[in-house]
Amino acid sequence: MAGFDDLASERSKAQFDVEEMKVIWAGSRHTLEVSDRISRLVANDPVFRKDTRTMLSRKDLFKNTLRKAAHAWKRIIELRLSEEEAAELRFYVDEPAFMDLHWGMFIPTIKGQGTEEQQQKWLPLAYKMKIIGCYAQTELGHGSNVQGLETTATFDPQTDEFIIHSPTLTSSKWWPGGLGKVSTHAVVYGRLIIDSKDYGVNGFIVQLRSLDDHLPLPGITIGDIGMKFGSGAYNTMDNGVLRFDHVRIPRDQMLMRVSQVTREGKLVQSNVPWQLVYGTMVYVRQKIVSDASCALSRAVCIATRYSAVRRQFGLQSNGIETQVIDYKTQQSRLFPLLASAYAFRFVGEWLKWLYMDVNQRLQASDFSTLPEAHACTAGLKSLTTSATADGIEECRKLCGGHGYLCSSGLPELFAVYIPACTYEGDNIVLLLQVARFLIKTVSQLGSGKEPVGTTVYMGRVEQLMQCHCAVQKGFLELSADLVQAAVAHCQLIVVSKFIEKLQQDIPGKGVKGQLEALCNIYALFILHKHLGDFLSTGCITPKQASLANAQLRSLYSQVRPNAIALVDAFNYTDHYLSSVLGRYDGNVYPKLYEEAWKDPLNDSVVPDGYQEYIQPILKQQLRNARL
Ligand SMILES: CCCCCCCC/C=C\CCCCCCCC(=O)SCCNC(=O)CCNC(=O)[C@H](O)C(C)(C)COP(=O)(O)OP(=O)(O)OC[C@H]1O[C@@H](n2cnc3c(N)ncnc32)[C@H](O)[C@@H]1OP(=O)(O)O
Ligand SMILES: Cc1cc2nc3c(=O)[nH]c(=O)nc-3n(C[C@H](O)[C@H](O)[C@H](O)COP(=O)(O)OP(=O)(O)OC[C@H]3O[C@@H](n4cnc5c(N)ncnc54)[C@H](O)[C@@H]3O)c2cc1C
Repeated sequence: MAGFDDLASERSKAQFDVEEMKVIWAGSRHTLEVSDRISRLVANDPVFRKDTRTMLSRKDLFKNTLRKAAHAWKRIIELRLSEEEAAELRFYVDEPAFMDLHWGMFIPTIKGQGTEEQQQKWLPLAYKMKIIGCYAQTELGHGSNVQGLETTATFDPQTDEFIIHSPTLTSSKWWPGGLGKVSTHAVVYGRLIIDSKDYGVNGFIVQLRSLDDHLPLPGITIGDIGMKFGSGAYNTMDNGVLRFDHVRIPRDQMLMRVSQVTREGKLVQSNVPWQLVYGTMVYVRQKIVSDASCALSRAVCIATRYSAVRRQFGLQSNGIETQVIDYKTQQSRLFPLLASAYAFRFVGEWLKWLYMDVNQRLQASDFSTLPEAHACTAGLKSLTTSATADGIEECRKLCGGHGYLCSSGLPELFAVYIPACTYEGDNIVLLLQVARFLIKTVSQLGSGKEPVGTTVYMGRVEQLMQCHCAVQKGFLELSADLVQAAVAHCQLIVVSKFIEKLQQDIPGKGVKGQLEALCNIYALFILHKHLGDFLSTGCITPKQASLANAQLRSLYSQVRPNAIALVDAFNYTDHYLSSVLGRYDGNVYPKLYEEAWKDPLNDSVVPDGYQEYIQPILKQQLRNARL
């Protein structure tokens, strides 16, 4: 049978120690052990099946998500899973749900923006899931422009409360995940108004639904915002709409780590920068970068395995056709994506470190690295999600027609992934933030301030000073070019972090060699993609450009025999991949054939509607009627 033999023989060709590569990919032996154990636990539990997801109606789909979430929580309690294991379990359940926002945004917001007292009050409730929370920032009228939010939180000194209100239609909260049908509480972002004075946007903990019967509390209107792109996919999430009609909350439910409102209605600023109100976004952007490598590697794993099973044209002497992975065009599309998956993995690891570092500094009242952390998380979130969304679509094309079937796993992966280019900050808006940070850094060069961290190279580039003068004349006018500069800066970070990774001690036969090849592919592919810019700015000569392309071709040949092993190193279960094309055993055709018959359309041989709509055509009744 084609698939079985093909993948087995591919695996025997690998020139490196796959088990050691699994450790590198996972980050450590410990994380590999945890993710391996938990992914199998999920795969073997029938409640977590997801093969019918794309065929369910919205209501059934959503109820099934609730069932899975409840089961996941039950297993977490029964097995006494650690926080790390519980997060892995939710990850491998692989279904966007209210839990993501509760654990991923609501809790981190209280941790990051609540005072000690507020944390002591709310976190135990949230950790035990006695309350379920979401992150309600975006409104119908404003998402990117956070300072433009219209929801108001007006202090009432008589009662020591805030009055939360939605003054206009456009001030309706719109999009928050988990809000539509599940959350009992939300962190709501609104304008703090004291004595008619507007003090800008702050976060407030607001109870939305009764803990007894789940009905919205008085003054609160709440619902789901409707179907989203694709079948299955992100429709498991209850993105919601929320309106307030003068809803009162106690004063101590304003998150007060950044600024406090006293009983007398005085605003007191603490010593932390006001931007910490945006802190959750920095945290989640960092998470999204790590997640990008998961989504991209998943698509690449499917496309690579299938490319070794699929054969077209070119009869060889033994009468077998050529594996499509042997075509140079296929390699030149697939291998840069494989390299990108590894590159994003390592830059994600670094970003996690950077985030931890900035947090430790914040505890010690050192706020100096916050702008860089903001620029890095914003820029890398933008770069990696855009490349991953495009990469998943490319993987679908790399799988030909079968890639378009839901059973390939790729359509749903694409549909579920693409909003990452928008949520947690539109990718262009975020790149403009990076551009602003770069311009600011350049403007300080003249004053003798040494650039540090990811901008250290700027001190070595003389032309930047002139570039600064040009930009001073019109940031907005030049913004399309500045976005390109921001991308280039972020690409430099990705490449540098890959190179730094290679400087670490990397055990295992041949592992380092493979990573070097992938790193070179990533860097040269980026150079190839932006060849025009590199040539027009005189950074490289035409001769160097053609050498780079030749080198790239030779690297593809180097990776070719290792391609299957390099995707095996992701250690994904068939359950997680949920793709007939990406099966570990390569048994593609019989399973595709089998899968087709499971479609509800095949429940009956003659379809519903035959008598009403097909038979009249065939019997020419319709035509006669019209003539
Ligand atoms: C939850 C999951 C967790 C697990 C994850 C697992 C993996 C993921 C998988 C699946 C989960 C998916 C779940 C989906 C979740 C989606 C959730 C949401 O979408 S929540 C909404 C997000 N909303 C935005 O992101 C708005 C974007 N807009 C903004 O961030 C800002 O408003 C921005 C940056 C555009 C502001 O622009 P300005 O120009 O108006 O600036 P000004 O607000 O006045 O700020 C000025 C100063 O503050 C700095 N600044 C801005 N943002 C900062 C920040 N975040 N940190 C530090 N400084 C910041 C700036 O650099 C600037 O500094 P200087 O004055 O130049 O020194
Ligand atoms: C699936 C999903 C889940 C979400 N979950 C949540 C959630 O849990 N909580 C929450 O609060 N929000 C959530 N959001 C909202 C999300 O964060 C916003 O949609 C996002 O921040 C983008 O804002 P916007 O929709 O206002 O886009 P807009 O800003 O209206 O973008 C429209 C276009 O305008 C461009 N643009 C905007 N401003 C500028 C500018 N200054 N310069 C140049 N171009 C500009 C953009 O590039 C884009 O092309 C979610 C969104 C999605 C899709």
